[in-house]
Amino acid sequence: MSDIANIGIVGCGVIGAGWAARFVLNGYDVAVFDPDPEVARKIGEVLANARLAQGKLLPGLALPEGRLTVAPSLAEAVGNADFVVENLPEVEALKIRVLAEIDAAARPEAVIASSTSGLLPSRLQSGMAHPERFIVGHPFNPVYLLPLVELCPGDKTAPANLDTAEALYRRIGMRPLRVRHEIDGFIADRLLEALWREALWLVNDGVATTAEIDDAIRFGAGLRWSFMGTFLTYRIAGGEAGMRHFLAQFGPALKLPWTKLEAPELTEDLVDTVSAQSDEQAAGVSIRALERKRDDCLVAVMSGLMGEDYGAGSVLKEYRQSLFERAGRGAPRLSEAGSGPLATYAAQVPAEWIDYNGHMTEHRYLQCFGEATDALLRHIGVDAGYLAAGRSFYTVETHLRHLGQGRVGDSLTVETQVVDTDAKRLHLFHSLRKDGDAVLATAEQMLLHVDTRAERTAAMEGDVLDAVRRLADAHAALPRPDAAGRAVGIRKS
Ligand SMILES: NC(=O)C1=CN([C@@H]2O[C@H](COP(=O)(O)OP(=O)(O)OC[C@H]3O[C@@H](n4cnc5c(N)ncnc54)[C@H](O)[C@@H]3O)[C@@H](O)[C@H]2O)C=CC1
Ligand SMILES: C[N+](C)(C)CC(=O)CC(=O)[O-]
Repeated sequence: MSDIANIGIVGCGVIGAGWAARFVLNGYDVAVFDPDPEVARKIGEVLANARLAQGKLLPGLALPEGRLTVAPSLAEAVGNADFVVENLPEVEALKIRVLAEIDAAARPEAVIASSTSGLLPSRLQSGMAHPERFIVGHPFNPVYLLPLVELCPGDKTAPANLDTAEALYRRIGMRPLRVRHEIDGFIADRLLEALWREALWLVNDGVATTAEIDDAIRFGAGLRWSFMGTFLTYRIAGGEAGMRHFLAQFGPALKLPWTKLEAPELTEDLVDTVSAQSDEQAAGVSIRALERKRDDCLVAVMSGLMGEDYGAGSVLKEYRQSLFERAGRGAPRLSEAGSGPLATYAAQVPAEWIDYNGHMTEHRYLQCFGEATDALLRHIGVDAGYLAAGRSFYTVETHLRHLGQGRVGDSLTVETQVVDTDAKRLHLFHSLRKDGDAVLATAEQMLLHVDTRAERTAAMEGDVLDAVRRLADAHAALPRPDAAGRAVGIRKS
C-alpha cells in the first residue's frame, strides 16, 4: 500500500471532488481531469468543506495534505497515477468508452476504479485492454466523511487488484463492503432505490410532501439505521423471541399492498411537484450551506458512535488510531526542536463548542490542550509500539487559565514549552492563541511516565528519554512562562 502515492481522478463533479478531497486530506497527491471550466472553483469549495468537517471529526490529527492539480487532459491526470477513480455521469456507453481511454493512458500497474452506483463491472471493463485491473468502488455522498465503499469485481477482475483497492480504502478510513456477486445496483442502492421509488409514489399520489417524507425518516427509522441497519433493529422489534416472532407477526404484512416498488413515471407534473416542494423545503439555503449542515450532523453522529465503539464509530476509532500512529512516526506536524516552543495543535472553533454565553465553553479548552499534549507525546516517540510495550505518560495535574473568549470560526493554535523534566516527570506549559495572536488560555500540566502494566511510575528510557532531553535542552533557553507555578487563590491586600 505504501507504493500508492498518486491518485488520478476522471470526472470531478459531486463524487469525483469528494474522492479528491478524501485522498488529499490523507496525504495523497491527486490530479483531476474534468472538462467543466468551473472545476477548479468547485473542487476548491468541496475541499474547504471537507477540511472543516475532517478537522471537527478528528481534531489535532490532520496529516500533511497531498498536492491537488487540475490536469488539462485525461492522459495527464492518469499518466502518473498508481490508482485511478472514474466518476463520470451514470451513462454506461460513456463510461465504457472513457474507461478504455483511461486504460490506454494509465501505467500498466495502476488499478482503475469506477464509482458507478449500479452499472455492472463486467460490462464496464468490456472495452479495456487490461480489464483485470478494473474494479467498482461505489462510495456514498459525502465521500470525504462516509466510510462505506462497495467493492465489486467484474468477471475479468484479478483478485489481487481487489485486495490492493481494499487496503487503500481502509488506509483512508473507509469500510469496504465486498459485494459477493455482481448485481445491478449492488447492495446499498437496491435498498435506497426501493425507498426512493416508494417516496416518489407518495408525492405523486398526494399522500405526503417531500418534507413530510423526510420527517418520516429523520425522526424515526433514520436515526436507528445509522448504527444498526434493518435486520438487527427488527430482531429487537420482535421482543424476547427476536426475529422469529418478528417474522411471524409482520409476515402477513408482506402480502398487503404496503409497497409498489416499481417507480412512478417521471412525468413533467411529477418533476415539477417534487422540485417545487424540495425548493420550499430548502427555504433558500444554498447547496454548500446545506452540505455544511449535513457534514456537521454527520460529524456529531459519527463522533457519538465513536464513543460507543459501534457501527461507523468503530471504523472511525480505528482510523483515528491509525492517524495517531502515522503522526507518531516522525511527527511530521511538529517543527523539529529548534529555539521556540513547539506548535502542537491547530483547529477552528466549531459551533458545537459554543455555550449559552455565546463563547467557547470551558471543557473544550482542556480538549485543545489534551490534543496538544498528545501531539507532543507523539513527537517524542510515544507511538503504538511504545504503548503496546506497557509504557505511557499520564497527566496528573492541570492548571488552566482563561484569558479571552473563543468564538465560532476562530483559528486556534497551541504552542507548548517544556518547562522542566526529570527521570519520571514532564512539566509542560501550553499557550492557546487566537488567529496566531492573542493568548486565549494557558494550561500548565504535570505528566508522569508510567509502567501501565504495573500501574506505577517508571523512569523514561531509550529514544523517548533522548527526545525529552533534547527538547528540554532546547527549551531551557526560553524564558520561563510568567504564569508557570501560579496558584489559584484570592489575593488579599
Ligand atoms: N451523486 C451521488 O450521490 C453519487 C454518485 N455516484 C456515482 O458517481 C458517478 C459520478 O456521479 P456525480 O459525481 O454525482 O455526477 P456529476 O454530474 O456531479 O459529475 C460528473 C462529472 O463528470 C464530468 N464529465 C463528463 N464527461 C466527462 C469526460 N468525458 N471526462 C471527464 N469528466 C467528464 C462532468 O463535467 C461532471 O463534472 C456516477 O457514476 C454516479 O452514479 C456514486 C455515489 C453517490
Ligand atoms: C442516488 N445514487 C444512486 C447516486 C445514490 C448512491 O449511489 C449512493 C449515495 O450516496 O446515496
